Amino acid sequence: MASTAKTNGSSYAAAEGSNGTSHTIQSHPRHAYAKAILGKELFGKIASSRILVVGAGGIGCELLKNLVLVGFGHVEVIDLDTIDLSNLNRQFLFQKVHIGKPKSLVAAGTALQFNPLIDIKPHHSNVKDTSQFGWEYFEQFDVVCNALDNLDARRWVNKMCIMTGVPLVESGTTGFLGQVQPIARGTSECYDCVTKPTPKTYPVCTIRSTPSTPIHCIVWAKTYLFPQLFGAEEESEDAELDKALQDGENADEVANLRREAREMRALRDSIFQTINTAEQEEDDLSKRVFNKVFKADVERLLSMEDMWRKRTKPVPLDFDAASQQVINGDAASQNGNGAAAPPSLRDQRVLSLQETVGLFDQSLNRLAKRARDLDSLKKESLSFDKDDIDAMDFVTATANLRSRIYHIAPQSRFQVKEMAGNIIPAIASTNAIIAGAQVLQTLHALRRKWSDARFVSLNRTNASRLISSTPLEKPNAGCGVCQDDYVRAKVDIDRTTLADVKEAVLQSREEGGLGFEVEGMELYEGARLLADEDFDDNLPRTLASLGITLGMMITCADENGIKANVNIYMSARSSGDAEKVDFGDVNKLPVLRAKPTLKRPHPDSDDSDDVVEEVQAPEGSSSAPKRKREDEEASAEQKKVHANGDSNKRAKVTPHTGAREEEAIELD
Ligand SMILES: Nc1ncnc2c1ncn2[C@@H]1O[C@H](COP(=O)(O)OP(=O)(O)OP(=O)(O)O)[C@@H](O)[C@H]1O
Ligand SMILES: [Zn+2]
Repeated sequence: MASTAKTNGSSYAAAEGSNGTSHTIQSHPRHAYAKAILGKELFGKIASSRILVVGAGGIGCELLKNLVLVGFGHVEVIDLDTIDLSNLNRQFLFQKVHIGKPKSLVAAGTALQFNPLIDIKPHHSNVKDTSQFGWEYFEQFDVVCNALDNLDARRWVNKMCIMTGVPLVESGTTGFLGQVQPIARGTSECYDCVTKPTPKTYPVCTIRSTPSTPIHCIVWAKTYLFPQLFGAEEESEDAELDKALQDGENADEVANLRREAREMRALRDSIFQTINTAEQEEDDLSKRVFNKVFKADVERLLSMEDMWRKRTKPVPLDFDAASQQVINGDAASQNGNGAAAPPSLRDQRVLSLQETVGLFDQSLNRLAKRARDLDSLKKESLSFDKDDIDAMDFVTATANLRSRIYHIAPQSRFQVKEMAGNIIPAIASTNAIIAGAQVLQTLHALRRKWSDARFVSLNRTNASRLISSTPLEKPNAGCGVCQDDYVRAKVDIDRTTLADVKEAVLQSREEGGLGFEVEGMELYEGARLLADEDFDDNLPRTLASLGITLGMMITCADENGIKANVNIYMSARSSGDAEKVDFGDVNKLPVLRAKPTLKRPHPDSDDSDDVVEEVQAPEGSSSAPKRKREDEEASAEQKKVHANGDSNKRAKVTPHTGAREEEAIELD
């Protein structure tokens, strides 16, 4: 390997062929076949192209390997994660010695060994970090390839690509299924044009009071008990219980759950108290938590007799009894079929009750210590992660204890991990096929040959046709991402005021403005209203004082729904610049569009609080639906961002960051 740059962001590059002679990608004999197959012109494009790969996991490793072997000259790869043992069965750029190291750096280093002629630059970071990966960063690429595993990051990259006009080749696999979707702004559907399936949810009372399957107990352990004991303080469940009441769930049960939650908060507080080791030994935290959660709470539920008329009653457990006694001959370790299992398959056998209590005791104390340490260092609190051994031990133990109480078959740690992590086994060959198809689509994207580009799907469960491909669909006129317009403005967030922005937006193109000529203009940051015709309190304030930083966007919406939304991306302006808001060469700004007549929720919106309304627009127009200003009169005050800096930003809705936590069974 000719270069061994090791720091984040530095290039791994080599200009020397493996035989020591100087070669370029174009001239090196190793690329003779690729050149012959692809043709001189396309191969030349490939060699000089700049490709961004987001994600260096299952698909990402395959993709990087393919890209460097084909001869893509400049590749950057972003991944926020480090290598885990469980990645090694399919992420072939990694070996055991790499465990714990950043995926991006190792992937880049290994890929370079396959082709030392290319230039490959790794970033061990989150792609959502706009200070590194903003508009200017994205626009330097010819094509972006996604190899991600979550909706949130996929939607983020989609938006960055739509904003900057850089083609995106999206990909995903789940078990034997996979797909590749080329995305070209204005020509094809974007990732957000089609609403993605929402994750499976369970009624609160099933999870909290009347579980009947292992998954109910696992969801309870992972999403309720774990965050209640170790999570961030604000993770309050009041809102969830309010919603359960609204959804018509049993009022007595909900009141009971509220009482339990108060007690749980007291327990949680005691975990976070700083205590010395001697006190810790005295304090029987495990027993206190156990007897509240598995005894007192269950006894209280039992007292609600109506609940158990048609259900088998749960049987409370007692810490001392469960940890010391062999209940019903339960001490024997068993695998799922009841036969003794070899000790090496620890994860695959169902633990006895005694063992489960032991696992509960150890994992609880380990997590309590970690939670306390994080708290004292003012660091982020614990959150469930299937690859965190303590968290998985805790969820396995508590889910199985609950299962025993409710006469549900306990599960092995392996099975719990599968369910808790929403894991559909990742299959190396599926990733390989999809990464191959992704490179082919990248070639079309590179040439901007959208008529040749295809949406590719792989379905290995259907034997008649494994791979099918269809021409790209047209953009959805109701999409709230690709039907908006995007412009970049250079501002000084500490000096530029909201009034400056408003003025520049309204100003004509001849005067250097955006020319967003509308009668009633609304300015938003995400779903937060910053100003409209009746509300101008924020106009004199600087962008910084309104909480707007570089990399964020201000959305200009037309109150009358004639024009499509325009999102203004905040970019840094040098201090010497005269303009307060500089749109650059206004002749290069997009022609602002009109709105569509469609009724469709903004994909970023939370159904409960971000509403859309039907808007009439001139024929042939297309744009995103307008965000409705709730009840204009009644909530006008609430919507305003007050001078003291408080904002009423509606919870969970941050359309321009795409930052909405979702839990779903997602594509790999
Ligand atoms: N916001 C993000 N920024 C950068 N990289 C991301 C982001 N979100 C996800 N990734 C990366 O995308 C990759 C997806 O790969 P993959 O689906 O194989 O997941 P994995 O974490 O390696 O495997 P598994 O989830 O099965 O353990 C991961 O390496 C992950 O770190
Ligand atoms: Zn779209």
